[in-house]
Amino acid sequence: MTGPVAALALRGLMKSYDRPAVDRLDLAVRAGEFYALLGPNGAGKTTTLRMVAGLLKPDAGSIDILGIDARADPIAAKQIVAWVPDEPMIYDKLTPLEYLAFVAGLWGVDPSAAEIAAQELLDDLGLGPHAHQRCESFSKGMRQKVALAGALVHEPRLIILDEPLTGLDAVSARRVKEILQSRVRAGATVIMTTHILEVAERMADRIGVIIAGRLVAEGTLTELRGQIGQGQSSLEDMFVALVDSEAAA
Ligand SMILES: Nc1ncnc2c1ncn2[C@@H]1O[C@H](COP(=O)(O)OP(=O)(O)OP(=O)(O)O)[C@@H](O)[C@H]1O
Repeated sequence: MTGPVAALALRGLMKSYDRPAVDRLDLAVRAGEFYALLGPNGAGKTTTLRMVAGLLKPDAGSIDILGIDARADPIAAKQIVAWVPDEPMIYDKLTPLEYLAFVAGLWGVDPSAAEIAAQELLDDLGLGPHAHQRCESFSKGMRQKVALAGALVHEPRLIILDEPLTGLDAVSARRVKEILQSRVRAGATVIMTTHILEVAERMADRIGVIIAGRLVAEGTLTELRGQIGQGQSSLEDMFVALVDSEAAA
């Protein structure tokens, strides 16, 4: 009997530079889940996600996105994935509304539906008053929010975000979290890297920890406590214990 299709299934994923950055990584994220990917600096999180987003060629392994073999059919895979990098690029000479219309056009979204979605996203992210200003004058956080809106305007089924909350003020961070949670409630899957462990603790259905390119722990907070913590251990306590034990090994 086959189970439900995973939103993301990685098997034996491998990428080396002078040494392995992602080392035969196996990872499965269920459809409809909010998954937080944690790991110390240089653990291989961004490298993994860049391969999933089709921006970096793996040395070996497979990537399945909602049943699509992303290495064999990258275009079909990209159509259902949104990727928000930690340092996004947007077009400075465009206004947020023009940028979102452009991106929605690339995805083949109907222009009038795209305009409604764009306005709603910009309002939700507090960018409504700036919708007609060119992005060139925007702060880093404002650019980040425009990029996030661009990634969400085509209603992707798998949303992958690399450190989306870094650099956002508290109100904006709250709004981004609410938008992501509402996407999950609507059936999308979210995979997010973060160094803010309280965010993972509060928002994620399951948490995966990568160290040196390999998944070393995974589960709900309760499951992780069963594996590595005890009683009411915080995620921070467990994370530090894991990193220390891997360093000692
Ligand atoms: N283009 C590159 N050339 C050489 N080495 C690289 C390159 N990109 C990443 N690496 C190396 O691969 C390893 C994993 O890096 P990666 O950016 O995936 O880590 P990360 O888990 O995202 O870290 P952080 O939390 O600091 O963002 C690191 O050792 C890094 O130096």
